[in-house]
Amino acid sequence: MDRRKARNMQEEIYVGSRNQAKLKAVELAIQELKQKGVDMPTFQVIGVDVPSGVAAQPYSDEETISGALNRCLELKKNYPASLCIGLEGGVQRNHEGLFVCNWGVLLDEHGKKYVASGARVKLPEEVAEGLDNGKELSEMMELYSKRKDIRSKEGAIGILTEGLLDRSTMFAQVTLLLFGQKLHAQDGAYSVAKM
Ligand SMILES: O=P(O)(O)OP(=O)(O)OP(=O)(O)OC[C@H]1O[C@@H](n2cnc3c(O)ncnc32)[C@H](O)[C@@H]1O
Ligand SMILES: [Mg+2]
Repeated sequence: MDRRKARNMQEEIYVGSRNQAKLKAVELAIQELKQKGVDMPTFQVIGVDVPSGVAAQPYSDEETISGALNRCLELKKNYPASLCIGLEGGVQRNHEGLFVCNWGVLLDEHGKKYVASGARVKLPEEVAEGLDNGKELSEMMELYSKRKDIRSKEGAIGILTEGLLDRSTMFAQVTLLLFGQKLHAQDGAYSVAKM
């Protein structure tokens, strides 16, 4: 691709979800890339419902990564020449307790794979107990916060940080990590004007 012409092009970027927090995240990341002077096409973000192929509530980093990757692979079946992003939320236990974890996978136009994770925060004991008893994080967080549909809004991370870092901002950071690695790989697709 002629680098000088990248910004004049229009391309689709497919996201394997119709969750508004995830779609907003990709939009936010694209805005930030533009602000940082990355010469790239004007992207239209398109959300498509695809199966994650893992449990509704992934319970480890591995399972959460697989969910993000499976979403991408499903998208690639229909849009092989486009950028495809899968974002997946889950939980992972460590010696401090049960933490919310989030992973993203980008399969680019050449099929090259990039993987990144998001910020983590410890879940309150009562929420962790519910998950251990088979409940979903979104369900437990709604009970905990007495708010509705937080998975499409601020997310668990937003509730637990009083909105200082919400689900869209966290997934936008994940998306920046994905694009940043693509830039670092210097595959010639985009260039950074100033840094
Ligand atoms: O429509 P999709 O894309 O599936 O969006 P989702 O909100 O269900 O999100 P995930 O499938 O990626 O997350 C897997 C599960 O983890 C939970 N989850 C993960 N992160 C969350 C968050 O920040 N807030 C609330 N629930 C979260 C939620 O219960 C999901 O069923
Ligand atoms: Mg889901």
